[in-house]
Amino acid sequence: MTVTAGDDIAAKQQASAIETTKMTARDVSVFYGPKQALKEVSIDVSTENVTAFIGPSGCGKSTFLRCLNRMNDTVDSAKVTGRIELDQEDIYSPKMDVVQLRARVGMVFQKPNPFPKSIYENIAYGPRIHGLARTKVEMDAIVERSLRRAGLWEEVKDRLNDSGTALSGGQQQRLCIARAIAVDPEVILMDEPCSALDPIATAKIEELIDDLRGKYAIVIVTHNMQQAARVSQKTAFFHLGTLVEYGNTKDIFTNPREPRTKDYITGRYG
Ligand SMILES: Nc1ncnc2c1ncn2[C@@H]1O[C@H](COP(=O)(O)OP(=O)(O)OP(=O)(O)O)[C@@H](O)[C@H]1O
Repeated sequence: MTVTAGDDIAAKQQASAIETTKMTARDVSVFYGPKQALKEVSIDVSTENVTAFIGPSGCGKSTFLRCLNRMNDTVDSAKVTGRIELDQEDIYSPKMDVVQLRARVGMVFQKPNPFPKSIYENIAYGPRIHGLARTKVEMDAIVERSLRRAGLWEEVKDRLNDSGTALSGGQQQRLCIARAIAVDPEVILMDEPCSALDPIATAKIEELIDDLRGKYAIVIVTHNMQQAARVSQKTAFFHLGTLVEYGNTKDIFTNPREPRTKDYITGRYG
């Protein structure tokens, strides 16, 4: 199936001509034990454009996403080679503080995973660890600002002491996005953030991604090609561990250069 985009989507797909490169990956390979899962991937990610990673199951999208904030460090068998920079700084350098890196490059997972704490504490936890608020008034301001940015404030402002886990799935996912925002990240990585959500909650997250564009560099892994077409301006198509094609979303979906991309977006495999 070829994605037929309406005017609104077409406008959203328009990639910004001005791009501030936030992250750069060069020749990144990942091995799980002897098995190579990712082969020499090079890509630039900017703040102005949302970047979508698409491709069939097992092609390495999540593996690559997790390289961008060193989440693969938590997998014993994983070995990453190549170079990844955040603002021209090597994130795999021994000098890099990984806790700090993961605040600068936040992550939102497939399944909403709020802490079993109050809504307020879900947001305040990170800023407290990172020493971002000196007073309760400052912390209250961070909590409100983060929830507002994540489009959740109006729904929860009167019940900040309720448990985060008592919210609906879609609200929980926006809470997780607010939690990432609270520590003032530069990049937000989203690994299939809507796959556990219904269409209405999904639409809200997609609107939110559009609102956040330009404030943070956003990278989203999605199985859903219509979603990639709706939310992103840049799309990277992965297949069998290689980055087959990377370009403007509009071009990838309407005029792909590579036959494998065309086969995938027209539903011939995957
Ligand atoms: N922890 C791990 N240990 C060993 N192999 C792994 C591990 N994680 C992923 N892999 C393998 O690496 C390859 C890429 O997996 P990855 O999860 O990155 O793909 P994906 O494109 O995100 O897939 P999906 O869309 O199904 O989530 C697959 O062959 C997978 O089995």
